[in-house]
Amino acid sequence: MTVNAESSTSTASSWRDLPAAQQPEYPDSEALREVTADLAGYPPLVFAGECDQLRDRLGAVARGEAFLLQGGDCAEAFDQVSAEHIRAKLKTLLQMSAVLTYAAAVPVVKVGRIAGQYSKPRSKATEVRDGVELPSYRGDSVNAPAFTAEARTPDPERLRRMYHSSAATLNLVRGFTTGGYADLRQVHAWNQDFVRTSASGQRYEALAREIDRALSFMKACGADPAEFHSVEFYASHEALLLDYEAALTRVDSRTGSLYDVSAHMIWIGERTRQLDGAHIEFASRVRNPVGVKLGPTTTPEEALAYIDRLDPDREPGRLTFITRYGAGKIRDLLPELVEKVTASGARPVWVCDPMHGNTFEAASGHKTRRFDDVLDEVKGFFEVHKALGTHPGGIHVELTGDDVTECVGGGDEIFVDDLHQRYETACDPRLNRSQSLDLAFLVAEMYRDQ
Ligand SMILES: O=C[C@H](O)[C@H](O)COP(=O)(O)O
Ligand SMILES: C=C(OP(=O)(O)O)C(=O)O
Repeated sequence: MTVNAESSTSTASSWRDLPAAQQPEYPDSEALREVTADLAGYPPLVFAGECDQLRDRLGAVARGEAFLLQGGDCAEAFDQVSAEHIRAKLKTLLQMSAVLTYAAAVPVVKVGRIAGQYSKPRSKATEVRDGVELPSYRGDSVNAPAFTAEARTPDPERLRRMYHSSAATLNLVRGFTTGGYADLRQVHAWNQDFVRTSASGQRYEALAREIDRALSFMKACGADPAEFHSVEFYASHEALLLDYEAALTRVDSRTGSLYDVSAHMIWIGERTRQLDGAHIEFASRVRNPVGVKLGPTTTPEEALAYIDRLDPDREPGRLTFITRYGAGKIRDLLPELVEKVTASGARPVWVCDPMHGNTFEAASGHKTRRFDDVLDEVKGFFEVHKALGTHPGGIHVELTGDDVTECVGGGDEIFVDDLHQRYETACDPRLNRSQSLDLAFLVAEMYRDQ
């Protein structure tokens, strides 16, 4: 702690005086106090300097010099913290990034929805089955999915598991990204299990051969920079559970500023972005790069108010607006927002989340999304930015490296009748690996055409 510690501590807890939406109702507040006191003493999961570095990288995105790829699970689950699952997700993001970097010739800032994405806001506080009403499942950090009173009761001990699961995941991600696995010469290896079974895998393989040739050429010319041998990869999640995020908020000894050291980047969700609420207040107090999800009801005035609250110094890279309008609305609603924000002189990073505005329930009862709607929203996003001369800064997607059947469509088409085969998400439907690669190729084309 520094000399500023006392005032920083009160700054860090200013959110406590405000209404906080979507918080679990813990039956035992003393147990919550004990867990958060312990968490406050645990080592940070990320270093504040890394958050600054990501802010710089996002600054390049805001200036139109780079593209953000942010993706990962809708909800991570404790029982999926395994080398296999983490590697599959990372591999998918690395492949998407290789496609975007090579095919669109743009530096890609890679940020996972990973190592902390354990909490979910819900539309309804309770769920009713056969006349029985229980609290909704809110992610593994809060309760368990099984439909029993015991499983659905919020348990603060789960926050401790969230911390340890995040630490284990981040540790392996750091190992993979700096220890050789993410070396660009591995572009084929990431695809090995995939190339024979999927059209997108084959398309990727052709691109990987071109990358190989380019690498050999550069090496022959004497260029073999360190950037080819490891990647910068950052972790992000929705800052939903403020007791957890506050316990992981520390004063940076270098600068005296507060950082939420649970992740490099945090975002505030569509359901918790009230301007007079606790989440925006919390985000305004930390120096991490922050995102705000903006749905179709967002007014330009609200967007300008977020800028004043979260980015008063107009620092490129500090604030990311993640729009999630739905394919049917983006072309009508986004232009006015971007126009007014741009006219104000602010330069947030503009990112498209083409998932959350395009969810519907199939006749089978599965929540799903059509790949074509996802694609159409991204297209609309590019069209709007092209028309206004602003930078389409990136995409934010829910995806997995596993061959799940949760979203319909894509090159290796999933039909509505296939959904039951591998529907494994803990909450919302994710793109599988093939659909994710399809999306990367199509986004690269859109970016090039821009
Ligand atoms: O991921 C986003 C939300 O948590 C999710 O869409 C909420 O889902 P629900 O409408 O089923 O509660
Ligand atoms: C809940 C999420 O999204 P939104 O806040 O946009 O609904 C999410 O990204 O997990």
